[in-house]
Amino acid sequence: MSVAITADKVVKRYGDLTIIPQLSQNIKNGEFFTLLGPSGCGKTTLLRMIAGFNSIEGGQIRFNDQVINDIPAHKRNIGMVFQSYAIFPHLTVRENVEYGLKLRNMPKDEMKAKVDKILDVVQITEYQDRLPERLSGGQQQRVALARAIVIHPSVLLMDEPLSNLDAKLRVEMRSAIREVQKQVGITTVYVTHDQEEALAISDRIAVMKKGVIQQTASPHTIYTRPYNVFVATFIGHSNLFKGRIEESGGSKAVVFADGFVLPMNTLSEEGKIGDDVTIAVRPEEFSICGEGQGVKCTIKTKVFLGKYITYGLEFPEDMLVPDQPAIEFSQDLGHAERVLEIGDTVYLKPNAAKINVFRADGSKSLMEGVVENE
Ligand SMILES: Nc1ncnc2c1ncn2[C@@H]1O[C@H](COP(=O)(O)OP(=O)(O)OP(=O)(O)O)[C@@H](O)[C@H]1O
Repeated sequence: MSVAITADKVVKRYGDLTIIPQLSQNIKNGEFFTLLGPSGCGKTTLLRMIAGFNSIEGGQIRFNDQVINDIPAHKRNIGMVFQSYAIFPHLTVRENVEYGLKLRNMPKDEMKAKVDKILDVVQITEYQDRLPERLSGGQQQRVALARAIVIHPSVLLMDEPLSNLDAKLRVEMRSAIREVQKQVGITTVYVTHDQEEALAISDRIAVMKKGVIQQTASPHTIYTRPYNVFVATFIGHSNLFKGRIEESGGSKAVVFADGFVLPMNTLSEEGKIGDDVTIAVRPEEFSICGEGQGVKCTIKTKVFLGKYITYGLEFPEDMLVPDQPAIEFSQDLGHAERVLEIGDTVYLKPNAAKINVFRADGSKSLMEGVVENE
């Protein structure tokens, strides 16, 4: 039976090195939960602690109400899928999937029924008598998935399972994984550094940096209401501007450095008039406007991406938060009235309803209702 997972003030150290200082997170029963973050941030380490392959130096991990810190990996009833398929090359697809059930001495009839069902769920029935060497990468990963879930684990743990596949197959397989997970209804913890994959597949995402969870929320919230500037820039692109909260017409507004004002009625109590802030604008949230209605900038680069064109912009330097990649504006070709050229001067206006405002140091959102862990 599937379980809820609780990490309660969990600590991971290797000798003097602290990898996870103190991490608390709940994962709901049946949820598809993704750990996302840059290389080395501790995603795999946390997953391996849940699996029982890594020791825990402080705090507790619980499955429902049971503390599992000292329960060995093989007694945690976990299914795992890794980047390498880890299937037996000398066994057929069917024998690979049967393997875990044979170890449990399951009666033949029951085993046949279970394997038939799982092969069907992951759509590899027609390959059941083949050896793995005659399967594509995606098919091999389906075998690994079938083998992991046929034992009815309490938790399914997946560590970058798609990173060996080519781009098109990755997209196909992530839908397949999501479908299977929904059908089986098993609590799943998924590790990836691919933000698009995380957005596409998850119920909730935890964005990690240096062993610390920066925000836990639905993919939509993570993208539209990031908790801090790290999340805003790690998930998709965000352009960062210096700004200040001011009063305009009796309510709060944010002002770009050159005096351009955006009315804002969605700032939290914490944002006070006069405060310096950081403003984040997604490339797709600018629109072209008339002179004096937006910020004047020059098109420096242009990249055609099919549905979108992405331009690199030159803005007045004093408006920008330092040390950020190029300022971008992307135009949806389905809606663009006019395509711009390198050297053009345009006036751009951010969509006030879609921008995000942070403390000046970027550490916390000043938007109403944005929480660290939802
Ligand atoms: N056995 C170990 N001894 C010492 N340090 C380790 C050990 N295993 C991992 N680390 C360190 O712990 C940190 C987190 O590693 P981890 O593999 O969890 O990162 P990750 O977020 O999964 O990264 P990636 O996406 O590159 O796999 C890294 O700095 C790594 O060097």
